Order: sequence, then structure tokens, then C-alpha cells
Amino acid sequence: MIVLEGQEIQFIKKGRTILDVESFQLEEGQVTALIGVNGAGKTSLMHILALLQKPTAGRVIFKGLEANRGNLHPLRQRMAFVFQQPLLLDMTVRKNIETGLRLRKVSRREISKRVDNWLARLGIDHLADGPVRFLSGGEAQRVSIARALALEPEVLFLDEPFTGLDTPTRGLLLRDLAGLLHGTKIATLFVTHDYSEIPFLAHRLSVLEQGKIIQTGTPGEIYEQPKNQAVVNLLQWLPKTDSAMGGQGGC
Ligand SMILES: Nc1ncnc2c1ncn2[C@@H]1O[C@H](COP(=O)(O)OP(=O)(O)OP(=O)(O)O)[C@@H](O)[C@H]1O
Repeated sequence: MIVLEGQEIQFIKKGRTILDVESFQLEEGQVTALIGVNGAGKTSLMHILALLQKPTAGRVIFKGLEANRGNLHPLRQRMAFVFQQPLLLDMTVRKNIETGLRLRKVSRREISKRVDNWLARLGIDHLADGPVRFLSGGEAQRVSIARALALEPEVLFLDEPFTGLDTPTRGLLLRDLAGLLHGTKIATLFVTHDYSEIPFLAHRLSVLEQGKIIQTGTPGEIYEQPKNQAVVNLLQWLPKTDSAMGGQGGC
């Protein structure tokens, strides 16, 4: 089932076409990785789909409902973001995870239940009542992921969430995040520059070049049959593993 779709998206700035995307879909329970060189338009497309940026032309459809000025706020509340920088507030870990839930007027009892659950599932329950300012990069990103998942979003945007983490920390977080996302109904868009992460997390892969989606498929399909030289050039950095070839994700 398609959860979120951008249709006939054009994004033009200063006379330059930054995006020209006929259709881009996020499906229920699937992680879609979006790759492309610097400046290809990944962030612009993510922000348009997240309803943070209005396209010059085109539509964003959320479960059959076209986003418009009147429904932007309620639709955004059904989405969550994890950024490269965790962007935590200077308070305790618990309070950081609670904040979005409070803004959404979730009951106190439900907040407490969800926060305890996600603290435990991210393995950070021992940090709950400490200030975030002493956390390591990996711990801070775990808090940011717990904060996003506690919102029980229907769509999750992961904007290079592992960048800046050392290899072992990144590996553990990648494994844990895959375990948390796979098997849920969340439709996830995962923007990354590190293609070694793709086989572990992504069910589908889309390649963006100069504002156009030039290929979409499982990582295995794209690896096996890259559509053109631009895809070949990008994917020479995707490691050949069993999971990449099968496009199954998982570690
Ligand atoms: N609001 C804007 N005004 C003018 N130009 C913009 C605007 N937003 C994006 N651009 C330009 O559009 C192009 C695509 O930018 P975008 O950040 O979407 O690419 P990206 O693929 O995410 O790049 P990176 O991998 O470096 O983050 C860039 O050349 C950028 O300078």
C-alpha cells in the first residue's frame, strides 16, 4: 500500500529546475533509500514529501489525501524526522522524548508508557533521567530515534542518521534500527551517502540524478541491472553482499 506519494513534482529556483519527478512513492512497511551525488536534489525531495517545502508544481498525496494549506499541520503530525544532527533540547533524555508527544496532546499515562517502551527498545533506559548534554554521538542519535518512533509515525524520514558515528557505533545502531523498523507498517525514506548501509536497512532503492529519479527497484535489482552509466558510477560503492543482492535488508 502506498502511504506517501509525490506526483509530477517540480521544484524550480532562480530559473533552475532542481527537481522534476513524475512519481515517487513510499510504501507501507518499506524502507526506501534515496541516493544521488551532492546537489542531486535528495534534501529538496525529502523536504517536499515531508511537507516542509512547497514544490513549484505537483502534489503530495498522503494515503489518498492531497496535502494542501488546510491539512498541512495534521498531516505533518503523522510523520517524524531523524536528522544527521540529533537536535536535542537541553533537558533530560526522557523529557526530550516526551516533548513531541506533549505537543500532540497525548495523555500523560500514554506518554509514560511509550517513553518507557522506546527507551528500552533503543537500549537507553539507563540514561533516561540524565541530561542529554553528556551523551555520546551514538547515544544522542538513539534518543533522537526514540523520540521519532514514540510519535508512532506513519512516515519516517531518516536524513543521514548515521553520519559522523564511528564504524562500530554505526553498525550497532543500524542493526537495531533495522530490527525496529522491519515488520512495522512505517513507510520510511532513508537518505544516505554511505551505500554500505543500504543492504542492511533498505527494501527499495531510488537513484536521483540532476533532479530526476533515474531508477527504482530493490538494491539487488539495481545492482544487477543498472540503467545507465550514472547508476553504475554510484553503485560501484555499494558492497556486494547476499542481502544487497536479494534486496532483503536485515543483518
Ligand atoms: N531554496 C533554494 N534556493 C536555491 N537553490 C536551492 C534551494 N534549495 C536547494 N537548492 C539547490 O538545489 C540543488 C539540490 O540541493 P539539495 O540540497 O536538494 O541536494 P542534495 O542531493 O540533498 O545534496 P547533498 O547531498 O549535498 O545534501 C543544489 O544545487 C542546491 O543549491
